[in-house]
Amino acid sequence: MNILVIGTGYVGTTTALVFAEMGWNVTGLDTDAQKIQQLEKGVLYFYEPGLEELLRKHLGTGQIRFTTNKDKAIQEHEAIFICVGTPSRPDGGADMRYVKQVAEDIGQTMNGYKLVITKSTVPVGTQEQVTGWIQAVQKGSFPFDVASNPEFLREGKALEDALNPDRVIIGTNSKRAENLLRTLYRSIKCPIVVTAPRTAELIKYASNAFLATKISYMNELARLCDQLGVNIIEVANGIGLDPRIGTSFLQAGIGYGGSCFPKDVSALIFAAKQNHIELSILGKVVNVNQTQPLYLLDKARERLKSFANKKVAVLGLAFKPDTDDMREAPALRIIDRLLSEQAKVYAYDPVAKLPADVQYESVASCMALEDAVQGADAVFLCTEWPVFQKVDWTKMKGIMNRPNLFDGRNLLDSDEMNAIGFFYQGIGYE
Ligand SMILES: NC(=O)C1=CN([C@@H]2O[C@H](COP(=O)(O)OP(=O)(O)OC[C@H]3O[C@@H](n4cnc5c(N)ncnc54)[C@H](O)[C@@H]3O)[C@@H](O)[C@H]2O)C=CC1
Ligand SMILES: O=C(O)[C@H]1O[C@H](OP(=O)(O)OP(=O)(O)OC[C@H]2O[C@@H](n3ccc(=O)[nH]c3=O)[C@H](O)[C@@H]2O)[C@H](O)[C@@H](O)[C@@H]1O
Repeated sequence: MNILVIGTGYVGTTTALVFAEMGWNVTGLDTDAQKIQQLEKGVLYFYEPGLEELLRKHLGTGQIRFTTNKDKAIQEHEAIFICVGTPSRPDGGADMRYVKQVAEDIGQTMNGYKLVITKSTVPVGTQEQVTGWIQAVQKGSFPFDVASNPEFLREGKALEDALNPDRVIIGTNSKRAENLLRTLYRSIKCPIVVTAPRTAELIKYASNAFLATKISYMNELARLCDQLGVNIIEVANGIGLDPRIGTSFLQAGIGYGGSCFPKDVSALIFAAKQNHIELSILGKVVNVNQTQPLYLLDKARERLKSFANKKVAVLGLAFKPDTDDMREAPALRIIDRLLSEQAKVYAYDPVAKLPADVQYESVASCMALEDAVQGADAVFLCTEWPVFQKVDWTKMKGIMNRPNLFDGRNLLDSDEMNAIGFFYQGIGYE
């Protein structure tokens, strides 16, 4: 069975490469000719550890190829994964225009049986919608199935997650589709859950919203820890040892960002509202997350009195380490507020770049961490890049104007930083 992956972004490129690694012949299709040209040359246009090596390997083996020719691609492949974006609409719902476009492309062009698999994160009911969109434009009566197969990979660990998933969720009522998907995933060792399409679609949103809830819970608790003089990291360790709670996603900080948690939580709240249900807990999760970067700024303002004309170094821009993805990065909320309060902002990230927006024109983007820190009145650490732990902080203190360190990811050791002579403030941790 030949596999076509439509949309060669983070998920599409990873999906294509993982299936190539499993021995399938895969084609990646995108409307963005520039992306396709780069991928064809073996160049990954985004930062994701390990992916470029695999891309080059499978361009070499001939198991992967890329194209912008959608008609030919759709006709030549039986299994078609939809991996296009589903961004937020202004009302909070998921923007389904790209998925609809792909469904119509498939419907208009198909020339035989197609298994259409939605990997994009899509609202409950999308499997039925995609079926309808295909049927509405079909030129012949070719059979097809639409299945839901949500993706759970994390950026920065995309390959590891996609090659070793915790589970594969298959949402279908068709035995033919189930059998084909079981065949496609035959070399993956993990539980395969076959369920109704609507259930599969909700499992994806429920997972992301649950993880976001864990984070906001810890972030709110961290604010109490600051008042009580209790260390949130130790609290997280203590509760995480209970397997019912688990150790992961208990890290307090300046909040979650990225292309998924904010949009998926908001899409789930929107879908609930459409169904006259209020997901009130998730409303609070969003509220805590939106105020969390400001919480660290408030702490810093207490210390500095005012940000006006202060030199502030922002270390770490990406929404998390090991990615250059700046979508909904909490560092941007911090920078926006610092700029509005007339601070002089110097930014450094090992790989990520500030968006080329007019609002960031006054920010100095530094090539070296020292350049950002030199003469600073405060450092804000916004992404927990491991390399920041290896920095010679004694040296950094020496080159700063005032040794104020606001650690938005609780990355550094507070005792060590205090011993060096920093004023150190984390989140629920000092
Ligand atoms: N980024 C992530 O870590 C994860 C994302 N997801 C979900 O996967 C989906 C895709 O996410 P990303 O890969 O981050 O998006 P992305 O924005 O990086 O990539 C989407 C790609 O689709 C292409 N595209 C749009 N319309 C097209 C069309 N009609 N035909 C062909 N290509 C088209 C775009 O040019 C782009 O390259 C979203 O629904 C997202 O929520 C799920 C799990 C993880
Ligand atoms: O649907 C998606 O796109 C993906 O969304 C997340 O993956 P991702 O956004 O790549 O990154 P995470 O590692 O989940 O981190 C998200 C945000 O939460 C923050 N976070 C994470 C963990 C934690 O304990 N505390 C915390 O603040 C991170 O800094 C980051 O800003 C999910 O973890 C994936 O399972 C899912 O497939």
